[in-house]
Amino acid sequence: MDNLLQFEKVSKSYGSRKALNDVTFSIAPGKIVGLLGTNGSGKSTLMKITAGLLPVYSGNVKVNGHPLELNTKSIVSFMPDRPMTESWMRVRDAIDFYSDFYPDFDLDKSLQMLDFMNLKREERISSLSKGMNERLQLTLALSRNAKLYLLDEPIGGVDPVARAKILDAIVEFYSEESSLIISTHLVKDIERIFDEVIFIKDGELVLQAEVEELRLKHGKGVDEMFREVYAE
Ligand SMILES: Nc1ncnc2c1ncn2[C@@H]1O[C@H](COP(=O)(O)OP(=O)(O)OP(=O)(O)O)[C@@H](O)[C@H]1O
Repeated sequence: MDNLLQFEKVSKSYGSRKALNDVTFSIAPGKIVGLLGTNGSGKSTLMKITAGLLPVYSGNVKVNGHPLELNTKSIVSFMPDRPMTESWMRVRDAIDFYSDFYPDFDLDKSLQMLDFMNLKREERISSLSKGMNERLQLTLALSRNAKLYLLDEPIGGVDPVARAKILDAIVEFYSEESSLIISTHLVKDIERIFDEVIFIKDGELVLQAEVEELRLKHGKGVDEMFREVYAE
């Protein structure tokens, strides 16, 4: 089966600062992948390239077997690390906006998710806490019937109890033929849902492995491996 995402020798610089350097990896369908790295390691850059938001880079990126330029945006659903909604909106406006904008938006699923997340349709987005806002962004991203979901730091702003709830929502609401890439440095809280992990450090890919393989081959959990790779 074709890979859902393929990076081949991808590099990206912002001026003289290199954010990604010769990154090569691929992701098969049906995987939840942790994209792990410390601050500034290049996680968001990798996601933005995949989402088609950073058109200038070198190397090749294919989504579902097609070059990124061929309108692959329609099969990629991106939850950025900063909200894409406007502050004047109420929750229901954000849902309507996504529903109008994306033909693959599943309204029923979004209403179920709002319920699960304890979000009220009438609530103003400007009055949501950071954690509630993350719940809304996640609801919007996962309610699309996409093939590849990119969640950039989905649990950064929430307390540990809410984190567990959000992870449960991710597992419950994502469809198993698609793949999901989740960037985070909160490895311990989230590693239980990963099938695979990709470690990126200073813009370079240092490890891609199945979580099971880490345990069997190296006798290590993801968090332990993360601490070793990123020890300063
Ligand atoms: N718009 C930009 N202009 C200039 N430099 C940038 C820009 N965006 C990112 N960078 C730089 O590129 C590098 C990678 O940044 P990126 O945001 O991809 O990392 P990250 O792993 O997502 O970090 P974090 O976990 O802090 O969000 C960093 O050195 C960052 O300062």
